[in-house]
Amino acid sequence: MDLRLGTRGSALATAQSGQFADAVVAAAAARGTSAGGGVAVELVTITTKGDIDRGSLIGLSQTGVFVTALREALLAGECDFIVHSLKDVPTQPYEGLEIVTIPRREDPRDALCTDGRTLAELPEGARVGTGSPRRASQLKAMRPDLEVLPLRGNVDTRLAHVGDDLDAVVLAAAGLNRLGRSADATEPLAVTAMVPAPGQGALAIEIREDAPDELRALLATLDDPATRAAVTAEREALRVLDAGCAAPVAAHAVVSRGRLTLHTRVINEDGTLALNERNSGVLAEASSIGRSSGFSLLGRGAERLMGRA
Ligand SMILES: NCc1[nH]cc(CCC(=O)O)c1CC(=O)O
Repeated sequence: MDLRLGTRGSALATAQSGQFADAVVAAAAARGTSAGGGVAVELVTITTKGDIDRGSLIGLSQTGVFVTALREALLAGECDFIVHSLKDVPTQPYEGLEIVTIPRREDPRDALCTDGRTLAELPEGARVGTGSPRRASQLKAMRPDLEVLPLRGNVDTRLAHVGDDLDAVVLAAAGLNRLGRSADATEPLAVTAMVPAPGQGALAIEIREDAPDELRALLATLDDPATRAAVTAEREALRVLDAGCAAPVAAHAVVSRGRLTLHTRVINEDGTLALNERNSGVLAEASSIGRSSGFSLLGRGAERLMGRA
C-alpha cells in the first residue's frame, strides 16, 4: 500500500507527521499486509492559511485556521490521511471526514523556556512571551508581577526571543520534544498550576469517511483508548463552554486504573479569578464527564470570566 500523508510545512508539523508515518510503517510490518508488499508513506506538504498569516492567537477570530486547508486537501483526494495537533482541531466534526486514530499522547504539560532560571527565579517584572490567553492568565495568577507579552511565530521563532527581548517563553513540552528540542524546556510547569489546553500533546489522525477498510484498519491499530477518553472529556468541556484554542479555557484529564479524572479551569484575563471543576468516572463516561464539567462552569459564571457576559 502506498499512502500519502498530507502535512503542513512547519518544522513541528513535518516532524510529527514524519514520526507518525514511521509508526504506520512499523504497525504495517508488525501486522503483515494482505498484499504482502509492505506499506510506504509519502509526506505531501500542503500550505495552510495559518502558515501564511502567522499571528498570535490573540486576535485570531476563528479557530481551526491551521487545519482547514489540510482537510480540504484530504477531501479533494490530494492525500489519504492527515495528522493534526489535536488542540488545534475545532470541536465540531467536519463533514465527510473522520478522526480515526488518537495515538498515545506526548507530555501534555507546558514548559517554561528560559536561560536556565525557573519561574520562581525570574526577577520581578520579568518579560514572558506567549500568544495564548490561557497561558497568559495562568502565568499572571502565579506571578502577578510578570510582564506578559504577545508572541508570534513557530516554535523556533519563539525560542529565539529568549535572552534577546524576552526573559522567557512558554511552549508545549510535546512540541519541543517532537522537534528534538526538549533541552530548551527549562521547567515543565505542573498541570495543576498551568492547566494544559484541551487535547494538548495529542495528535488526531483524520481520513475520509469513504476511506478503504484496509487503511482504516491499519491506522486504527495506533489508537490509544486511554488518550482518546481523556481528550474526549477535555474537548467536550471546551465544546460546552463554546470556546476555542484562543480562549482562557484549560482542561486536563488523567486516566488511572480505569478511571478518568478531568480538571477544567476557566480564568479571567488578569489571572485574578479562576473557576475550577473536577469530575471523574469510568472511561465510557468521558463525554458526559466533560459535558457536566462544562455546564457546571457555565452555571458558576464562566461566561463572565471569559469576557462574554
Ligand atoms: N497552537 C500551536 C501548537 N499546536 C500544537 C503545538 C504543540 C503541542 C501539542 O501538540 O499539543 C503547538 C505549539 C505550542 O503550543 O507550543
